[in-house]
Amino acid sequence: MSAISFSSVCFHSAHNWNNPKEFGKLRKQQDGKLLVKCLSKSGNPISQNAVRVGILGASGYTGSEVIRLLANHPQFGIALMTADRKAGQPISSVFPHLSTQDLPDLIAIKDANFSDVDAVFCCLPHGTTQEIIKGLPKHLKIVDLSADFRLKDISEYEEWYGQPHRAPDLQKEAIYGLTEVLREEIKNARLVANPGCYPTSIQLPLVPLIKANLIDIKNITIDAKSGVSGAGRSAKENLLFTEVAEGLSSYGVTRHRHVPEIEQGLADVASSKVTVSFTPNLIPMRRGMQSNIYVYLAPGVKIEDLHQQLKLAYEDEEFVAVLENGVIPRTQSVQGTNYCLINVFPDRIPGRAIIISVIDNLVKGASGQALQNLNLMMGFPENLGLHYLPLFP
Ligand SMILES: NC(=O)C1=CN([C@@H]2O[C@H](COP(=O)(O)OP(=O)(O)OC[C@H]3O[C@@H](n4cnc5c(N)ncnc54)[C@H](OP(=O)(O)O)[C@@H]3O)[C@@H](O)[C@H]2O)C=CC1
Ligand SMILES: CC(=O)N[C@@H](CCC(=O)OP(=O)(O)O)C(=O)O
Repeated sequence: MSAISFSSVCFHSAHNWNNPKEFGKLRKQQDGKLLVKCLSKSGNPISQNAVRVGILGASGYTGSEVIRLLANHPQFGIALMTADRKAGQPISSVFPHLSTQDLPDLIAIKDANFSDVDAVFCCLPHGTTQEIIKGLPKHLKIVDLSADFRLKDISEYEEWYGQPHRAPDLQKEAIYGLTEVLREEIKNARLVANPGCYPTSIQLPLVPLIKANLIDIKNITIDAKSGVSGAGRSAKENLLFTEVAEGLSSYGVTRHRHVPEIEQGLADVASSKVTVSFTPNLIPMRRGMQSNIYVYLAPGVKIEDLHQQLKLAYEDEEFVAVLENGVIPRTQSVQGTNYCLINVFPDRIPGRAIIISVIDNLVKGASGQALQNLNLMMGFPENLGLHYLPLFP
């Protein structure tokens, strides 16, 4: 786990320069990718010094996104990957775009040996995750991407998720993983409940404004749009191309399960109850999310105060940017990246403002923020492995 110079170690290790496979490895070493491989004793692609990471649910969208991000991570190596129906398959048959990577085959969780694993990303459906995490060895650091440990009040979990909480003791230990807001708590956590994608895009702009008492906390309306990958990879009729293409559909109207998560996070900073009206919409794109948030200004507050407060709150943050006055955040600008772009606009109606926030649901809304959190939990700089710019245009 120490920060050794990979290139110097690598070029001191023995290589057969005439073997095309070895040469291939060396060529790839130029970008750092396979340097870990030449450090290994056994042919396992993980350096002795790497943090050994497991990905539970590696055959899903967020799991495969963790794999993509870890390809550029200098300290984490992938030790095991699990799947359910796809257990037993190589990752290349599930995700051909990953066939260039040297990765372990997918196995069932029951067959996984965690004794030499340091940390796991848990990329499993909510509902099943509590039981699975309950059964994991206690030495593991865990970042759970599901919703299973996000709500502190387990009766609220039961109300919104329709089933009793199955690991109430673990719930007490879980830290909510909105990195920019709870960084210090996350550093010392063993179990982090990574936020949902909508709650991330909504809380990042609202937390600083509520903290500074700049908006009315009883009058917040959110209209949000998500790309289809937000719903996961398993087949569902409403997610067929013919159902999703060339249209927009609202869902979960008045009762989406992210409402209590958003209200919980905002109430924590307001120190009183906050209510939001939230409507999510599915739009025909693969990834990306935009939240348009309509707020009333507190008495005496001007629109410039909101912009200034957001700028101030995020001036030292790498992954949250407040755009210049008048510039509209676009989902294209964050695709494939861990960034959240925010801006605030005066409404035509006096006393009101419109906030626009964009993220990539699979990165800042899931696997990117999860990696940011695991970096912190393992004592590394939180931006390791997260230096991706968007593809543009
Ligand atoms: N997609 C997104 O944008 C976001 C997702 N999340 C949350 O992250 C989690 C993962 O989401 P996502 O990757 O989209 O989901 P997917 O449906 O794409 O992937 C789910 C993964 O879990 C495995 N799995 C399913 N059921 C079981 C089970 N009973 N036991 C063990 N493994 C199982 C699947 O294996 P197999 O393929 O073999 O069936 C697959 O690897 C979810 O809780 C989701 O709500 C959070 C934020 C954003
Ligand atoms: C488009 C779509 O269906 N999106 C998902 C949210 C994805 C996310 O953040 O979810 P979790 O809370 O499950 O982790 C939904 O609305 O349920």
